[in-house]
Amino acid sequence: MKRMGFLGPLGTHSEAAALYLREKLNEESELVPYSDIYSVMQAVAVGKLDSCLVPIENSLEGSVNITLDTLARSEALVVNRELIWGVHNHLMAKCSADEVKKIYSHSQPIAQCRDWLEANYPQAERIEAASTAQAARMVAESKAGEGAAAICTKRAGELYGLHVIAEEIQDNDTNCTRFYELCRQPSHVLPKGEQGRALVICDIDGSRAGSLLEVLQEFADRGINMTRIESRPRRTELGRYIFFFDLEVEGDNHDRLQESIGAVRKRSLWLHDLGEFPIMYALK
Ligand SMILES: O=C(O)C(=O)C[C@]1(C(=O)O)C=C[C@@H](O)C=C1
Repeated sequence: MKRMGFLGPLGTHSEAAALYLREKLNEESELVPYSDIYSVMQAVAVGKLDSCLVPIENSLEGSVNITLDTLARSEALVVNRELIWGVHNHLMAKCSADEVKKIYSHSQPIAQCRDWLEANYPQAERIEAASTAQAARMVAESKAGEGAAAICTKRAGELYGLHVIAEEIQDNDTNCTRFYELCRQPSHVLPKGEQGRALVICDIDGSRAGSLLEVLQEFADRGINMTRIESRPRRTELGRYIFFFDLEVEGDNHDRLQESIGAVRKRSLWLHDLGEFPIMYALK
């Protein structure tokens, strides 16, 4: 049976998204929890897992840096699918609403609920955990009188014996996170004409005026729509960056897209082509 990893423990947003994907694709895979995103991606890269589902970007808080940085350094990984997942955060605890003094969660949901927290619990200490389900576990294990609560999924609260203090506390109804299903070999080819996305990561010589413009021009000249550009430190010295380009796959642009990637490769010190992949939406 195929094995797909995700950021655990049970009850995370990542697990919910992985359960959805497994059901939607009607696949018989085993879902395997990992304690951090780096390890789950490495496990795929070295062949311990067939795939993993990891968050890449949230609509309110932006990039998940560990995913970007690990992708840039793992030549073995490609994107098999993208899943855009509606993220619903709830405040859950063992104590009552007026006893809450400490709020545990993953850094992303703490940021996704920033306005709500400021309006409702401005004095509460915010404590970061490795995931929302890990936060729920920590709250379950906290002592009575500590006033601990977690921002997490309903399932995490139920699994670890917490009750709901407030529902749907994200700062925006359209809160959603893009996940990548990563693997070593894509399980399918995006059929011609189907809409999707492509991802390339490259290192360009930024010391020369206009070098980024020249790269962007390769996409523009061939009518390739770039839907996102992101830079991350190259991790060698201050002021050196690598670039991530999300590119639209649509209609008949496959050949033009491949041509533009080839042209950008020539202008780059290195370029990783992470493939063309379909996008699935689950925005309930
Ligand atoms: O902590 C979790 O529940 C996760 O699955 C991680 C994570 C993230 O890293 O962004 C995934 C999706 C949501 O944006 C919130 C948290």
